[in-house]
Amino acid sequence: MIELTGVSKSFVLHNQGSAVIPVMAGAELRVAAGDCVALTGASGAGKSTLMRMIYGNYRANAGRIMVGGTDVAKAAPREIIALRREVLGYVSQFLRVVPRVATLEVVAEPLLALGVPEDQARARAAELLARLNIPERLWSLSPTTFSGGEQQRVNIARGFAHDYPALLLDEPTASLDPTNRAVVLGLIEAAKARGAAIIGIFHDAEARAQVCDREEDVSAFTPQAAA
Ligand SMILES: Nc1ncnc2c1ncn2[C@@H]1O[C@H](COP(=O)(O)OP(=O)(O)OP(=O)(O)O)[C@@H](O)[C@H]1O
Repeated sequence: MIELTGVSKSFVLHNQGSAVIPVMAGAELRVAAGDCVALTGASGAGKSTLMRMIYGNYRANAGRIMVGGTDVAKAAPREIIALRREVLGYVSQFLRVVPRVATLEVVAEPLLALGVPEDQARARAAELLARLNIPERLWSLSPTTFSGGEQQRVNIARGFAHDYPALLLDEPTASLDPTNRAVVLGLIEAAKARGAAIIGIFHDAEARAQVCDREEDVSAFTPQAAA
């Protein structure tokens, strides 16, 4: 489902004399449907960079990044937008939303974008918010003023609203209490059971051990190590 071959990335710091910083060379990764792979490696090893390249936020300098039938490394912006709508979900660490949009709408939005009827989309959003213990009195409010953990749960509800065939999870349990952490791990397990291919960054080692089938240490792809 997700397959990376020979992926390299350098950053060019235009505001610092165009210094070139190579951060990744020859990255290889394969994640089958139903598998969860954890990206590991020390801080600065390139976990987030790799995830951002798969999501199409950073452009790879070389290599192939196949997600379903799309090569993200070469795809046009329009193809990446379609991929994100239909195939590839992403739960980032922090919620970024348009101000003044109600929480229920924020969570239902990925389904509405796919053409799911409004009542069905809202019912699914309500089910996820309830499961993630977001009190119903908050559903009509914008999540911008919510606590860190509440925002993270809204973000997770939104990321799991549609049954994406592939999912990227950046620290999905970072600011959660044990009860909600268990709910999120349950959602991840259910996504795997229905055949989602998942890549995650989990600093929570126990969570990683519970839901991930294997670990991929991205330090193996730092340019020095590859040389
Ligand atoms: N936009 C950018 N411009 C320049 N350098 C960047 C950029 N994004 C990441 N880097 C560099 O790439 C390297 C890898 O960073 P990245 O955030 O991917 O590491 P990480 O493994 O996710 O670290 P952490 O566990 O601390 O989040 C770092 O040296 C970082 O400074």
